[in-house]
Amino acid sequence: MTEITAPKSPVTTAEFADEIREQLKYTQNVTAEQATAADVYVAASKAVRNHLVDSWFKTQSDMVNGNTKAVGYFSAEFLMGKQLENALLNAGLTEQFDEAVKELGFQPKDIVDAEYEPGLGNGGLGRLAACYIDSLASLGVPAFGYGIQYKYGIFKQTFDENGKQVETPDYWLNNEEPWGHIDYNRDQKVSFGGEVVEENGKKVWKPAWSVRAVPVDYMVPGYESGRVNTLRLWTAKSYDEFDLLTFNKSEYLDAVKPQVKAENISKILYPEDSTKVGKELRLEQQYFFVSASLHDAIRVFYPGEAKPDLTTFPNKITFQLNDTHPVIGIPELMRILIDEYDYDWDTAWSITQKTFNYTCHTLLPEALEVWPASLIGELLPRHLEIIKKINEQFEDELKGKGIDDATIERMRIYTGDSVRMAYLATYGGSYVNGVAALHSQLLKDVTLKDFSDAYPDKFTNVTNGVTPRRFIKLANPGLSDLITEGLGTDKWLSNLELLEGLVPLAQDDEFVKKFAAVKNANKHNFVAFAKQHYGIDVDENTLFNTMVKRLHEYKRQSLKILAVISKYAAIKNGTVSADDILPRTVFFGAKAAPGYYLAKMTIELINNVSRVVNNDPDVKGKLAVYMLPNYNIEMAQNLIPATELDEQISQAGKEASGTGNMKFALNGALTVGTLDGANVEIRERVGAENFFLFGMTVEEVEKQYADGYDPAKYYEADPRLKQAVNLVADGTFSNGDRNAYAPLVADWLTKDWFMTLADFSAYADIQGEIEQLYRDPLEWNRKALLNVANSGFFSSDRSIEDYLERIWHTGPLA
Ligand SMILES: [N-]=[N+]=N[C@]1([C@H](N)O)O[C@H](CO)[C@@H](O)[C@H](O)[C@H]1O
Repeated sequence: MTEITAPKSPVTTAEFADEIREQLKYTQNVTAEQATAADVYVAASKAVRNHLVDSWFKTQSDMVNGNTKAVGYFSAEFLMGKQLENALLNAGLTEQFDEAVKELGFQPKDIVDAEYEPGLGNGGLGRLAACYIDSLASLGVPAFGYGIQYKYGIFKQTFDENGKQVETPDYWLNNEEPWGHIDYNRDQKVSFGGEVVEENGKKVWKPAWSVRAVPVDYMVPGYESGRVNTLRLWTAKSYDEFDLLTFNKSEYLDAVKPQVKAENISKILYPEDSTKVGKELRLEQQYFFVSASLHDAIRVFYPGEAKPDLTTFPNKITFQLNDTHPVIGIPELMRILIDEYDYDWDTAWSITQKTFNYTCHTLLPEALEVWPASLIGELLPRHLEIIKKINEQFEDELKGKGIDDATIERMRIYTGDSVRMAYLATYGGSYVNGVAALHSQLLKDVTLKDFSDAYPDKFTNVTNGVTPRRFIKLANPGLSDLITEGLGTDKWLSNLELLEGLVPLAQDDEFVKKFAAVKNANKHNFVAFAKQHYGIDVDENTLFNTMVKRLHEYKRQSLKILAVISKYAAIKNGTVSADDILPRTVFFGAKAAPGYYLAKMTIELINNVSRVVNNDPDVKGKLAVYMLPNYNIEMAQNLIPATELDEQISQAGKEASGTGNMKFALNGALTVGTLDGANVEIRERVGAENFFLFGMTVEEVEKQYADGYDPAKYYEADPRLKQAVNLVADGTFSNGDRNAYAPLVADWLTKDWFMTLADFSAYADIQGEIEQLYRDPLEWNRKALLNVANSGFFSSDRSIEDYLERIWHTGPLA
């Protein structure tokens, strides 16, 4: 007898259908007969929300009135994905919804598809924040997600006729957005600029201008916990948005200048991933949401108190800084405590250090934010003063520890002309963690070595995770049902390590065949999805091989496309016999930051290789390549369950963790990858025999750098590589234009900083091993099932439990 513990609301289908009709009537003002799918989507969303309000209120009051320390997750990005299906699952209303909308004359899929996916993030960091607030609510831990409601999220990506990326604004708020509740009565004032003056011996900041931070609240329902947390995203508004006097002088544009200046702050998400943005508006965004959120937290936890005892603040809530983007929060809390609540420096510092913790998400020096002191001084003059004083205190502390001047010089937070935010976060908080075991070790051994030597107890690791609710249950219902059948319970959805119970079933050929059938059904579904969304005809009788992630040189999409070109050439000139060709379809999905020249050229190359290969009758049915436009959460939820082979081929020591790798393993794809980021832990847990490993280790990479890396040597050494690079250079993929990719080829042969050429031979060699196994579907699927069975560790619930134990020292509400 299979145990089903999934939440199921007592509401009947008929009652839920009536609730939708009521919403259609009173909020959409249409009859059920007139209603469109978009109307029913909004009505159903509001009906679900209404079922969550009581738990939301209860969670808030238990949080404020109880003794359970809450968690505040500060993040400039929350890549939430579509909300309706997730809310239905956690509210236990999925079946009622499916039946109710059919009763209203619609297909559930059409209503779900009517939702516009919010894209308030760039990639892994933003999606991790979304998975983490889902797990916090599902574990019953009181928490706030704090961020920005950008009017425009990550750009929409299309390709022009030459395969170049074209970016267009993301108008996600153009239609009614039923999930966010805008709360004008709980706004906060955020100020900028001006000067600092002495008044009665006290420092007083006289800002030059202010904006109104208005919260837009999103419910974050937990799975099975009965708890509903809050995601509070701030939108910027102007206090005096319209200058009537100027308007009356027919200076219409000037009349709205104040409004534009203010609203600009939450206008758009900066589209850079793993690269710092040095723009003033970016710093304004960071200070805007952090200042509003800290004042909001004091309002929430000390309701109505004019002079609250803020020495208890760190017991009320602990804040996680999601990368360096919210680190200005450290001098901001100091300013609030000293200037607004008259605490002395030492008390303020003690409170601040206990309140914050910092997660570093990168190893790339260019991604660590360093703000010009002049910019902070101009925009936030009081904060620069406080940062200088924090740095003085810090240097004194280091001297007290007997640390030498040269080291202190290297560790300076304030260097005279710049402020190093990662150093401020490390000194200003209680804990620092990396996002995978290898990453956290490299932080201690390299990136933050001086700090780890001085403050070893601050450094810890919390390996990333993903929520199984969205990335297995919603994305892969076929696999979910099979897992529940195999385990005899659906409890794995809130305790993912129960997947280990599938290990014995990997030796049961019948069960493995059922697993294979699920994968084939998902491939069939994706063929239909691809036809509907991209107009392409994918051959489902091929190996589905996927590489989806942001376009960045360290992730090495270049290695993948060179291997594809090599394969194409081998088929074309008969180097590989027809029988030896294993039909493969390669799917790419990747957005490049608009200003990232070589990344955009790589996208153009991939699109043109796709054009040539897919229109070449000599390779039809043997090799196909697609760059699917506008990679987003929806595409991930459809492509990951259909994928058989996932690419995690970054240069060792560059990908902090990766989280796509976890989603693919949990959905029964095998991984070809390097010993980088969380790949290391995935391989350890699924078994080396169930993972295709290739390439240099971190140590071998470091040796290459030390010895002086010459990419041309590898170009000359491997004829497969030489041929592939030459085909890129000779115009084969650019209608004969030999200059089209010249900058890319030149970079490969003269610089190749992330050593694509050095790892090419190993990568090309392992393809044979992959194809040999794929010719034995039972063995392939047995290994794929063992990936699922042994990947329960990569649940974001486990990550949150690690944060609770190692960093936050709190837990679920009673
Ligand atoms: N920024 N940032 N960092 C990243 C990703 N690009 O968003 O954070 C992700 C979440 O921690 C990591 O998985 C990934 O390796 C890392 O590069």
